[in-house]
Amino acid sequence: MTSTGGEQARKTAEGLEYLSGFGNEHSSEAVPGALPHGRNSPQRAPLGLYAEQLSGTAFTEPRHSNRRSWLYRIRPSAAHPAFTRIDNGALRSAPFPEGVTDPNRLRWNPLPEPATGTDFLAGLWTLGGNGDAAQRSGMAVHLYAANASMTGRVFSDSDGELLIVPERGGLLLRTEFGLLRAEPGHVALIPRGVRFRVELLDETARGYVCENYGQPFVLPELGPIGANGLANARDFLAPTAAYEDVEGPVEVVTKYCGNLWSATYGHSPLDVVAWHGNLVPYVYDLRRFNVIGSISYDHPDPSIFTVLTSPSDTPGLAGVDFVVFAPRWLVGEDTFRPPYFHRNVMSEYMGLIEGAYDAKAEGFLPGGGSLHNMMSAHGPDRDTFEKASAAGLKPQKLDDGLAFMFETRWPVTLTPQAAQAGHLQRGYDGVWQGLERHFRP
Ligand SMILES: O=C(O)Cc1cc(O)ccc1O
Ligand SMILES: [Fe+2]
Repeated sequence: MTSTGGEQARKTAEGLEYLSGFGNEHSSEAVPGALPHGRNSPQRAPLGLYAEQLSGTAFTEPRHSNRRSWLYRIRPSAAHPAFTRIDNGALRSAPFPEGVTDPNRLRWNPLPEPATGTDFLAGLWTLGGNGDAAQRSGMAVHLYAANASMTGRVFSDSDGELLIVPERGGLLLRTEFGLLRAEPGHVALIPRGVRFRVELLDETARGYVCENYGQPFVLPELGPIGANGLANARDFLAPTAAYEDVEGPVEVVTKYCGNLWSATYGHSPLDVVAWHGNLVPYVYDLRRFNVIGSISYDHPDPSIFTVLTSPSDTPGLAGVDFVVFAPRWLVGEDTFRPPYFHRNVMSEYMGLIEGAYDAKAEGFLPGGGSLHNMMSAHGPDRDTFEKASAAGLKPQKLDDGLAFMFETRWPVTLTPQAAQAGHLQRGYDGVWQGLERHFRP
């Protein structure tokens, strides 16, 4: 296997080989000689392969944001039978005609255990979202709970890229570009339209998915931070080419403008022998995040914790940001150190990968989530407020939790299943009860 990327291909302890670098022009071939040289589309592609381009941005988008890859495969993707509609299960898409856009602060416990034999695709459950999948704007928040590997079928999402955030159980993602391994604490990204199969590395798997209908995620600008910091580009790992040469029925399910469609191919579409380009799936270990914070006073806005951002047409305004609250030191002097009380024009969905979150003493559980929609007043719960207002301000290491946020430009409309869920916590408002007046003029 030969591959080139921003750095030498890296082999992991599990034997997977990765290419490092965010947005790089990578190339990889599973069989030597499978990649054409000097051109993308020779008269006859090497080794009898078919050449095919996958475009993630319009042909004409600026170079810095243009994303496409060339795939060299056993059969062209075009050779497939008709798709027909199948049941959407618990998967929903924006806009949500039956949805509820709720001004209340809301919090959910983890998803209930799924029925035996539930794979990643069947285990997807939509909480809500915004925008419009067919307009390529907005996002959806999904959770998943699975206890079986996908067998005999692959999935692709034509509606957006999928940022997968495992909370419990490792995932092996077999994609058209090769294999990725995502454990709790990692995130994996599958670009729009890329076919993949999810195999479980443990008995069960649970986590979160941000489906980004909008512009592909990029690294945020660093501004005065300088040339390094936050998520470093070299820590984003793309797969090396690996293909399945499988003849026989394989179900290909695609999510298309909000609905699931299925076609049974006579071969595996994970048949890409070589590829090159800058539109690739990738994994990133959140523990590699270089956390920047205040070393004087005050609690900075959480935008300093942005891992990835999906820009909108308005500079500085994200369709959705993916933000991580990673272990870090708190040293602020004369400072209320946990997240402050606030109301935000952006809408905040938060999840917890492990441990606890510093604004919530209790009730925000790994695998659970909270939604603080546009302008809803939130912040530290009563216990957190009282403790942090009285705490000695020695340097303090926050190292018992990994939380994240999908912060999005529009309110998140809930699906009826989320608004009525048995695992929706009743009485979440109570965490802010008893914040008594202390005003003494
Ligand atoms: O609401 C939250 O917990 C997320 C959040 C964290 C923070 O450090 C500052 C603002 C904010 O919205
Ligand atoms: Fe907030």
